[in-house]
Amino acid sequence: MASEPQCRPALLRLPHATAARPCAGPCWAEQTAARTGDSVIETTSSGIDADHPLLVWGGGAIGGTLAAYWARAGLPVRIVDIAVDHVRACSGSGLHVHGPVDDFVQRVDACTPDALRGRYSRIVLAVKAQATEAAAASLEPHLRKDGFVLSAQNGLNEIALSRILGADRVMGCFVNFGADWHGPGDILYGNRGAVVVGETDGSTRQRTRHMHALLKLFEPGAVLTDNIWGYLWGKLAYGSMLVATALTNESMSENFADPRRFRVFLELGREVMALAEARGVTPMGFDGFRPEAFQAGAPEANARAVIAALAAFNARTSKTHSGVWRDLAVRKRQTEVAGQYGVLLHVARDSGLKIPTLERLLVLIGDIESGRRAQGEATFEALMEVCV
Ligand SMILES: NC(=O)C1=CN([C@@H]2O[C@H](COP(=O)(O)OP(=O)(O)OC[C@H]3O[C@@H](n4cnc5c(N)ncnc54)[C@H](OP(=O)(O)O)[C@@H]3O)[C@@H](O)[C@H]2O)C=CC1
Ligand SMILES: CC(C)(CO)C(=O)C(=O)O
Repeated sequence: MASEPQCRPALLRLPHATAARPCAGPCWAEQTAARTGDSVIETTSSGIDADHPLLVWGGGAIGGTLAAYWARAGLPVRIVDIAVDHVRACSGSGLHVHGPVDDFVQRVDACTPDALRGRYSRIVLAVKAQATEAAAASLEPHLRKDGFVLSAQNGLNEIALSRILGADRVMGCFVNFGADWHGPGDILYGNRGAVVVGETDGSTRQRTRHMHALLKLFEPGAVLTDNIWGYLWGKLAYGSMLVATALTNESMSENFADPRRFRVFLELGREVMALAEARGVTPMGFDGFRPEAFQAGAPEANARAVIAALAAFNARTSKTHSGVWRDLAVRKRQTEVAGQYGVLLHVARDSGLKIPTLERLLVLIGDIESGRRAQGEATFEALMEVCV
């Protein structure tokens, strides 16, 4: 399957130790297999030290939810996070994962990066895109030579990770479940969503099947793919629309259901799809999003049907707003938009494609971040202006 070529020069220009836990009874790999129906995963010859903790680097909305499920399943897992009060809560009173999908409190071993000792074979990275490079630099001394980092993030972070860690130590992953960090030890798991894992070179190895089995403990429908770049680009297209919804204070679903806003979503989808095509990537669909509806020549009616499906999908979540909206409106901090989408400006320049809607969107988000504009109807209208 076609894969996003890694480390293309143009893209590269862009920018306390735990004692190994003895297996009590059947080792967890066997327990995993029993739960998921997969055959037992050989761990010894694959370089995976399965009794050594699985690290989750960045234990917020996404990492915290995954870590809580894995810890509840009995896996040795440790969160590494810079938020000291969150680390204290996770390893103390526990991590409360709640919402329409589940409600439980799970104690998860946790520490800050400076307190971590030892080297690990499996690290799940779930920091925001702009923290990827700093996190990669601080986790590298803790990653075994034959270990790997799985990026459970939005964006094409696998490119930067491959440059820093070496392509062979990076595994791709795409997540579309919805979660919000509400406070130390407090995570809303708003809705189930697609979870996909795959090697960046399209191969399937023992370690890929291993991580797929682990992800199925969290999301039974988790998919193993030979086209992880296709999913990541699909999410970039859908994600650009989610970023646009963050210009207003309406929910994601209300935004998608508003017919006046359709053209913005249409143009964003088309621009990102054109970039994906220029990169030779075949984008993949998920959770109501169908990338082909935004490809050149596709009838507008198909895109309207997709936007309606996205309105319906997002009407069912208790995470009503995107993570970008939350960073702007609630957490009052920089978003990951530049970190996630900056790379697309370079792809557009390289391929001579025009992406006016996406460019204006990035400017408007920057304006909100710097206080020059407020979230609201008027800011969305400033985006609509380029879509006439
Ligand atoms: N939330 C969601 O529903 C979805 C999110 N995603 C993607 O998942 C990724 C993670 O997002 P999300 O979980 O929402 O983010 P959160 O902010 O909730 O969690 C990230 C955590 O990582 C911590 N962190 C930041 N820098 C470092 C570092 N260098 N080392 C260790 N920990 C660090 C953060 O601390 P602090 O807050 O103090 O910076 C925070 O606790 C993003 O790429 C996002 O786009 C994808 C699909 C859905
Ligand atoms: C909304 C969501 C969960 C995708 O469904 C997301 O990726 C985000 O918050 O940016």
